[in-house]
Amino acid sequence: MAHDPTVKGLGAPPEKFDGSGLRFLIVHARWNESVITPLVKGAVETMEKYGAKRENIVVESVPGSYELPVACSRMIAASQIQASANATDLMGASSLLADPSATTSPTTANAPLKGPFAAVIAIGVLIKGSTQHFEYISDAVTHGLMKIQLETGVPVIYGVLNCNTDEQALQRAGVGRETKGHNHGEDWGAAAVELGVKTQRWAKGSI
Ligand SMILES: Nc1c(NC[C@H](O)[C@H](O)[C@H](O)CO)[nH]c(=O)[nH]c1=O
Ligand SMILES: CC(=O)[C@@H](O)COP(=O)(O)O
Repeated sequence: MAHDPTVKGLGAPPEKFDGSGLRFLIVHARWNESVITPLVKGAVETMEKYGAKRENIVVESVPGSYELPVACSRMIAASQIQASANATDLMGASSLLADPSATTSPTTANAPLKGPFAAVIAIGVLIKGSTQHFEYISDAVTHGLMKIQLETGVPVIYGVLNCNTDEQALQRAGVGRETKGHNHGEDWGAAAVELGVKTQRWAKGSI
C-alpha cells in the first residue's frame, strides 16, 4: 500500500551531528544476504557522511537475527573492557612519564578508537515463511535489543526488517525489483550518530 510521503516518513534532524570522535558497532545477520549487504553499506556510508571514521565502525556478523541480542550485549561489554584496559595502560604510561628518563612508545596516528561504543546498529532481515518461526524470532529479538539498550545505556538502533515478502525486504534496502524503494540502512546510520552524540552529551549532564 503506497503512503502519502507528506504524511509517513522520517523528519529532518534538528542539527548536523558529528560522529568523528565516536566509535560505533554494526552487528548484522547473514540470513537474506542480498538484502543485508545494501543495508550495511547504506548505514556505513551515512555514518561516514556524518563524520564517523571507517576505522571506528566495527562490523561483526552472526548467523541470524536471533543471535543479534547476545552479540550486541557481549560486544558492548567487550568495548568497555577494552576502555578500562586502555585506561590502565595510560595510567601506567603516566607513571612512566613521571620519570623523565622513561620512554613511551608514541601512539599511532589515526589508530582505531578502543573506547566504549557510542551506539550500536543491529541489522537483520526476517522474511515470513510457512511456520510461526518468524513471529517468535521477531518478537524475541525486538524485546531483547530494547532490553540491552535500556540496561546498558548504549543506544541500539533497531535495524531489523520484519517482512512478509522478499520484495518488501528488497524495497526497504533500496534494491526493490518492482520499485527501487528506500534504503533504511541510511536512516539507521544517521540515527546511530545522532544518538551517539546525544547520549555522550547527556552523560556529561548537558541538556
Ligand atoms: N528465517 C530467518 C532466520 N532464521 C535463523 C535464526 O535467526 C537463527 O539464526 C537460528 O534459529 C539459530 O539460532 N534468521 C534471519 O535473520 N532471517 C530469517 O528470515
Ligand atoms: C523468519 C524465519 O525463520 C522463516 O524464514 C523460516 O521459514 P519457515 O517458517 O518456512 O521455516
